[in-house]
Amino acid sequence: MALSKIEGTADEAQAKAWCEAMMNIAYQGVKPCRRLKVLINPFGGKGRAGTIYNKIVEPIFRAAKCPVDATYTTHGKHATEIASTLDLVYDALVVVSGDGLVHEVMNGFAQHPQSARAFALPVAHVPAGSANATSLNILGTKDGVDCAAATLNAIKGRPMKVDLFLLTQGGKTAISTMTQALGLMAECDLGTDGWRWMGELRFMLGYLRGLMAFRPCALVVQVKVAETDKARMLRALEAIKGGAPQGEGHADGGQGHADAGTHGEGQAEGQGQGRPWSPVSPISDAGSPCRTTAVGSLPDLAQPVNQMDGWLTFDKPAMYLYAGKGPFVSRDLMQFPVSVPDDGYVDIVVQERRNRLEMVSGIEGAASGSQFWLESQHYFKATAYRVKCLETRGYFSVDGESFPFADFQVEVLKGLGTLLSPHGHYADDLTLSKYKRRAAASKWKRRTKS
Ligand SMILES: Nc1ncnc2c1ncn2[C@@H]1O[C@H](COP(=O)(O)OP(=O)(O)OP(=O)(O)O)[C@@H](O)[C@H]1O
Repeated sequence: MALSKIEGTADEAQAKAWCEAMMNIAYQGVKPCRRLKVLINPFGGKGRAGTIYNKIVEPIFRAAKCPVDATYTTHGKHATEIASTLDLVYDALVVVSGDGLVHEVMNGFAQHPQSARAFALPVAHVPAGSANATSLNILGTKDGVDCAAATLNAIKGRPMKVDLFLLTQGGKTAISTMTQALGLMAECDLGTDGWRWMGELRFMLGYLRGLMAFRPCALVVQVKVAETDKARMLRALEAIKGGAPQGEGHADGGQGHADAGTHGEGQAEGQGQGRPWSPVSPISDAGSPCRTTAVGSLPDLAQPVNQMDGWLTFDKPAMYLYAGKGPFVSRDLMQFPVSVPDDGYVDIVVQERRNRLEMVSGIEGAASGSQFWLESQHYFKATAYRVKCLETRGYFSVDGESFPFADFQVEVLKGLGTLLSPHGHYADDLTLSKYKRRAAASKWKRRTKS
């Protein structure tokens, strides 16, 4: 980071006023010198999080005079343990890791005795894992892999509300922060864990390996659907981005939210204590990844949903199901190009099983979201969905973490999470590649007409 020295003559009052003006320009209403809790996962990605922290992140925090309390995670789920008992005195929690630690932190918040206050604590992600989708979505594909840019976001970003997902499986619940995947896409993540040393390349190699095998993903998906028309989804996204950016019309109003002091100050009235959902007794199965104490509003999984009640059933042969939020799941794949941080919907993609050629040709343009327009790629916006697995073995990935391969359901917890963001919306989406989008949209219309 370059430091500049400016020389001149001024009296003390003028110098003080000048310094204040400079700080206002630099921080634009954000509170300087945030007090930060930092979690570093030395195991994530290529195992470089410690080096990244020491060489890039910590010196920037020091220069910005941020008081930092840093902890290196020593085992899986350590971040959940820390977040579940965190003293809520910090202005933000920073994770130097992959997406797995963001997932663990949010699950820790769900178990916190003051979980609503914990969820209002803004989280910032410094990319030191494999996919780093959280950072890509917040900062874009260029800055999203730049640890210095991500560190500056921790110092100066504004709180942005994001939807989280409540996953119910086998009577247990967990928070998902990003994605749920079954079939090919789960296999190219969880099935390549031993290739961590490759970084994000492992996902592409896993995808190609999966295409060779071309295993079907036998499932029935039921969706509480809000939108199925792709062109309308895109128009809705454009309307949101064309209007007031979320950051401006947001709870923080661009000022006064967590930045005004500790994170608790900006939260909704009456949510300062306790949980934002009805509490149940803690589930004590320590071996299960589903251990939060939340319950949702959906009927029990065993209970059939009413077909007349806005639920849609998809049971065609599929290659994969990918559901979640945030345009990018890795730099190579913009899987949810029309997703919005806090619209209250989960974006669901079911890739119908066609032929290998179609799947291979879809790779080109996957990074700019053009797969969205594939006729074989069914895209739903929904408030909830449930999946019945028709096989007994397979991969089920939740935010890149391995979960039991069994029936599950997901519902949206609107705006429950808080991330720091410089933009107030996802940095990149389909609206940014307009030319490609128009070409693909007209192709899609021609296809669906014929
Ligand atoms: N000290 C540790 N030793 C072993 N595992 C750890 C340790 N600290 C955290 N973990 C585990 O590391 C796993 C991977 O973490 P992380 O998400 O940060 O990296 P990644 O999977 O490479 O990146 P991404 O999720 O972006 O693909 C998590 O399941 C977490 O529980």
